[in-house]
Amino acid sequence: MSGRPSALELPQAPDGFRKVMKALRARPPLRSARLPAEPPWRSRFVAPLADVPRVSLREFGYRGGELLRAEEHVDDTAVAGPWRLLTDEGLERLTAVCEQLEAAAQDAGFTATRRLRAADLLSPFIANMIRDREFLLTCSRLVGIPLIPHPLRLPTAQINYGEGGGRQGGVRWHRDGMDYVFTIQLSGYDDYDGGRFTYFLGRTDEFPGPVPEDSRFREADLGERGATLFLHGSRIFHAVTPVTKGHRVTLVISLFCPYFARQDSNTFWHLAADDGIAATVPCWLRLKWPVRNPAVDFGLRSASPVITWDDLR
Ligand SMILES: O=C(O)CCC(=O)C(=O)O
Ligand SMILES: [Fe+2]
Repeated sequence: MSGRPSALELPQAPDGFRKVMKALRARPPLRSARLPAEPPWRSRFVAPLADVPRVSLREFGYRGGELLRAEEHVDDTAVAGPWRLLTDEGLERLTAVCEQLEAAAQDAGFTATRRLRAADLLSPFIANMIRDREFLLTCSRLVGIPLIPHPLRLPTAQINYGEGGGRQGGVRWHRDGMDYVFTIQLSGYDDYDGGRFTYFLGRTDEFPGPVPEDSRFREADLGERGATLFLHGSRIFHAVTPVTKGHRVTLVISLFCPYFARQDSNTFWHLAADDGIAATVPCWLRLKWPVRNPAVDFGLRSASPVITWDDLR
């Protein structure tokens, strides 16, 4: 082994009762930081979708009966990418926006990063980007299912800031509460050392913990600024190795399939551990309250354009 910190040395994120204790202490995301002006978002910042490497949930060991289905559609994408979601111009603007937002970032317990939750509540650029029809269609077509911003809203756009020297900037082994997670790299390997995104190529119930013997650990190739990775976050254990030098910035966007709303993987306590109980209750109702037409009703609840199965054709 080299002297470089390995993801296998990272502990696992807290669970169960420790989450409830965290929920009692957690604070809601910031709403009112005064921030400098931003450039406007434009639909042309979405790059055309080309061929993107893809690994299926079956290759991770999930059985056909465990995959979500609607009519002829199957939710089978585990990992897709890396690919470029934004054009150079879009990436440059988004990077500038996220640099500015760092002033509002807060320490995060379970990750070792500083982070900004609900970045779209502070940034019109990010709010418009994640609700742009071109953006959502591109993400939806990549994964093969209709996707809109998550109706829980608070966890839908999060910026992670990792720094070398003192602050570790790594992320412990965890799986996300979210099912459809897109991570955009706003810095690259030229900007920092460490900070390697690592995942376990296997079922979550086979995750062996951070043990060095297992050959199923994989490092994602995210060295290029703008590289974007899709991960079925709730079904894949992943971690980020500590940043030892420089500055690492990622934007993590969590989308939602209105047709699979009843199978959403979030739990109340996972969310409350991040944002506190009071802020989580209205989010939870938006997710769990019954709907008649999933695409239309969740579109309204997420303040999103409506994306249907027909839009994927
Ligand atoms: O910063 C990253 O690359 C991803 C961090 C992560 O897994 C998370 O925020 O859930
Ligand atoms: Fe994650």
